[in-house]
Amino acid sequence: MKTLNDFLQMKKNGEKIVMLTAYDYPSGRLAEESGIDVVLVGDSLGMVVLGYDSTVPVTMADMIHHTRAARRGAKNTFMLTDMPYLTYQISMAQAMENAARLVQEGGCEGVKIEGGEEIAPQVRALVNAGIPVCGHIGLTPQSATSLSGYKVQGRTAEAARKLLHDALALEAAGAFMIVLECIPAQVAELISKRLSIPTIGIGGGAACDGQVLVFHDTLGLFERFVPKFVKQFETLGAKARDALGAYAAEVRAGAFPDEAHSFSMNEEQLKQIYGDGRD
Ligand SMILES: Nc1nc(=O)c2c([nH]1)NC[C@@H]1CN(c3ccc(C(=O)N[C@@H](CCC(=O)O)C(=O)O)cc3)CN21
Ligand SMILES: CC(C)C(=O)C(=O)O
Ligand SMILES: [Mg+2]
Repeated sequence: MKTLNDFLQMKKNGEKIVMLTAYDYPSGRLAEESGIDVVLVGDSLGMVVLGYDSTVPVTMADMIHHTRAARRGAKNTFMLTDMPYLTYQISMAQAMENAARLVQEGGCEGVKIEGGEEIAPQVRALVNAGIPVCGHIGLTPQSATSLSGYKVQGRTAEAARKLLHDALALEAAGAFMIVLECIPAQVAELISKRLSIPTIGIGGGAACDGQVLVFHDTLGLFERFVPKFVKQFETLGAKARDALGAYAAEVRAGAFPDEAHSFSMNEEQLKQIYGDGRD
């Protein structure tokens, strides 16, 4: 398992950090077997696994449940879990209690929280308590309503300066990594150069110190919408539909199950059931 020091060192060496979301045993296992550096149990699970229209309905219970499942599949990969909507803003005590539950009951190494300077006190408190914290700025889906939707952020000089200011505040508060979501590549590059801690882009261009994508997006398993920053490395949704269609057709045609997928008993035993006459 990689350590916080490894991530710092990777940035210094120009070695990219690969993060992928995972939400359960099979996705956690596939991520670990593929050599992913960091597994993120993202609150995107609300949309790609639970079918909600946003990440707002996701609860602490959901995040703990899915972190435990992903952990069983990825025992040796550094794991971060998203703190869900409004579970860290209300008070320092609330942030501490909830982060502790994710680490202790979920079994992750650290937590990710959305926001800039305004949540720096929470970041500092968690880090002081020994919980590694990853920041997340730019498009912060938990506040999509306030941002008027899932839109690119930091396109004006003023907004870009604010992003840099927030990133520096999170670094100063002790964050070990920051996700930059949906911001111009030039802004992500500037931020990445000004920070000592690694930046992880999702719609942040190639100059970030690492990248993150949603598991279901990389494999083409989420088909409701495809953001511009997503590259589908496979089209498993289409392949799954074909396979399940073939299953249904074979059952209906009586072609499945065949002998190779059935069990039998010997003639001797069979006679004792039917007696003489078999109909
Ligand atoms: N499947 C999935 N992938 C994600 O990356 C993701 C989720 N779900 N759910 C939680 C958030 C929501 N995210 C999103 C969702 C939509 C866009 C999107 O459609 N963006 C427009 C940008 C429009 C603009 O301002 O120009 C796009 O065309 O990419 C972006 C991020 C990222 N996260
Ligand atoms: C897209 C990543 C960064 C995330 O926050 C999530 O999966 O919830
Ligand atoms: Mg998230």
